[in-house]
Amino acid sequence: MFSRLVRPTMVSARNFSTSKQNNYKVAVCGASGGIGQPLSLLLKNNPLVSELALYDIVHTPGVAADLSHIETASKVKGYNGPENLLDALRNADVIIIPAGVPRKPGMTRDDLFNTNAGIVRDLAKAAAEVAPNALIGIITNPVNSTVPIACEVLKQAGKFDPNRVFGVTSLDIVRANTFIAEAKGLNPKDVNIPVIGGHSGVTIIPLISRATPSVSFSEEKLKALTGRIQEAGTEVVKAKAGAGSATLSMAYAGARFANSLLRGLKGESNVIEPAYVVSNVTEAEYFSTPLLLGKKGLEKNLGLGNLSDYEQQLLKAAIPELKKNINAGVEFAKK
Ligand SMILES: NC(=O)c1ccc[n+]([C@@H]2O[C@H](COP(=O)([O-])OP(=O)(O)OC[C@H]3O[C@@H](n4cnc5c(N)ncnc54)[C@H](O)[C@@H]3O)[C@@H](O)[C@H]2O)c1
Ligand SMILES: O=C(O)C[C@H](O)C(=O)O
Repeated sequence: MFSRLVRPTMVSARNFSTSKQNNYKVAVCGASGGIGQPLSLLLKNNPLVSELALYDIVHTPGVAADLSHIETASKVKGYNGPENLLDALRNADVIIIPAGVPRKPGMTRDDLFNTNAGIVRDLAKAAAEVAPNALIGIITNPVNSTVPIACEVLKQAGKFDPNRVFGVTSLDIVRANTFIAEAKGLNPKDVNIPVIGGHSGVTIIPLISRATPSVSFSEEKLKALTGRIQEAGTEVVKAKAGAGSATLSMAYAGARFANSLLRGLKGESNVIEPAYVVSNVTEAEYFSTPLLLGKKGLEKNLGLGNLSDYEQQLLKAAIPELKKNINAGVEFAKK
């Protein structure tokens, strides 16, 4: 039976702990962007982070100067432009990547491939060179393809460890928890909905049958909620009307994910977080399921667990799309 997701404990605003175990360097690539800035703010407030390296091709001196005035112990440094990329990533324990363009209304995540594939490839190359032991969390879309790209690049460099590369799907869980809590009048903090698969449309598979606490819906409502979770990114893209996609909720979800990686590194037990990783639980070479995290990253894949008939159908629909997305990433990395 697979366990509930463990929520990261909220970090207190002032925590000056500097014990050895809390000394982690976290690098954010794309740190000046819509996600990068609030994500970096949340990381500046995380007592497990001792060094925060902010990399982008623009504006990092300003973002770093601003964040550096916050009264937490971590040191913040901005690294601007490709000539400073290696220094930004050198010996990082965790690298979080939200670099790249977001969607505008009418676009799919795959429409971002041409621009974002090369960005992730170059960042992964740099990570292979100067931070081969880092845990890498990829936010850049299309996640279903950018994670395979990063993995292929690391393989080419002889630095690949499948337990260290993660596609960040936490926002899908955050949304599912919120929407189901709303529908049942619950406090979202008490709700856990596993979401598996990938991170786009039909590849997002909410497992409402395994909700904690257990909930039930009519077939019609279940389909509507599932559809809303699958298309929640598009809901935000439409509402922002050309000004980008989810940034603040993604920063929250990215900070939650980074915190789980750090808690695992620190040796905390029972840290469980879903992510899109190299996987053999389905026919797709990459798949998101709840993972047990530890000192070396992914310690144990907790697998699919039991699916309802409806969720089996969702899985069936997801696999061909996932395979296509994965193949696109692998082929790109070969060029
Ligand atoms: N995984 C998810 O759940 C999820 C959620 C929301 C958004 N996203 C994705 O995250 C990405 C970023 O979204 P955003 O809203 O922050 O976009 P944004 O345009 O606001 O910010 C992107 C940042 O990346 C920087 N950048 C561009 N090329 C770079 C490079 N080569 N190296 C380093 N930095 C570079 C830009 O300068 C910019 O500051 C998009 O691809 C978006 O689709 C993913
Ligand atoms: O929808 C997008 O393009 C951004 C992100 O993947 C999201 O789910 O919000």
